[in-house]
Amino acid sequence: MRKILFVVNPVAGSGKSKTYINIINKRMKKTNIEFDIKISSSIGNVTELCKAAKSNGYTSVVSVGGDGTLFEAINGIFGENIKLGIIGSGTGNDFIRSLKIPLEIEKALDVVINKSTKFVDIGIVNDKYFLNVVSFGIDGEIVRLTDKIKNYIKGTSAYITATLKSLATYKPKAMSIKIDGKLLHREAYLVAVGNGKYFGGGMMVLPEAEIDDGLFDICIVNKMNKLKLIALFPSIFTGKHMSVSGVENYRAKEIEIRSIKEKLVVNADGNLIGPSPALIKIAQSKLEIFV
Ligand SMILES: Nc1ncnc2c1ncn2[C@@H]1O[C@H](COP(=O)(O)OP(=O)(O)OP(=O)(O)O)[C@@H](O)[C@H]1O
Repeated sequence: MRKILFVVNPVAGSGKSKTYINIINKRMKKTNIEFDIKISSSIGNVTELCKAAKSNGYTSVVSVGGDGTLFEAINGIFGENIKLGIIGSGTGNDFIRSLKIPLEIEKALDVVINKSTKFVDIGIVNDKYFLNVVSFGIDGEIVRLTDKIKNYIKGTSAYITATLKSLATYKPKAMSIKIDGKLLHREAYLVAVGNGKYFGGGMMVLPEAEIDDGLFDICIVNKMNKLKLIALFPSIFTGKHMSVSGVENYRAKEIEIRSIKEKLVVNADGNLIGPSPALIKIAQSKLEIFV
């Protein structure tokens, strides 16, 4: 017997998730599936609601929000034999781009109702699970600046302003990067390690990444002159950056990243989860997702 818990993050997508509550209610009442809708009350509450799902008899949890909501949801359900549904109502919705889950609410609900699933890899970074991309460097600075700028400029403009400012001022950082035991020393603007292809609201940072191949793809953007870096930036949206000199790519199961001089913020699925170092591994089991 199916029993689904919809967990809605009311602030995701600047409040878009809230407008989905009635639609979910109406559509689900037309099925014979038992369901509940819960609204998260604060940062961290999505994880708490999801952690209680198994003991409350739910067989599936549906994350209604963006990548941050998903990140919290998997940290509540992974390992509990609960299936995950995704209704993307965030700002970036980067993870679902790799899975081709529809963004339209009606179609996304059909995906959950129709029951077809796929097993995907889960990454572990330090003590957290992640689904999509862990990164270090300039993107963490962009997230930090965007949050600051959001207080006086709204939406995409805040993100673009933060990106331009970071591109102009950010200095590459000395790091040691261990990739399946092989040690590299680099001065880099960015290291991205992931399962999914997209981050930062549609940038195809890892164009060859496969969500279920048991491996991470890795992209390192090394020190280069600022003009070249600024020229490189738009090519990340199409994945063409991978063929530019100074950009390296690898595929591996275990990665350890240490910054040499200063602590770097670890960005896991768009959430700044604490300072480096970071040990990143693939989890032993996979997560079942409605697709
Ligand atoms: N009730 C709440 N109040 C404030 N923050 C919340 C609440 N519930 C969840 N959150 C936090 O909201 C943050 C933003 O959510 P989310 O990332 O899903 O939306 P988004 O930023 O619009 O989308 P995306 O990450 O896809 O761009 C998450 O990090 C989550 O921890």
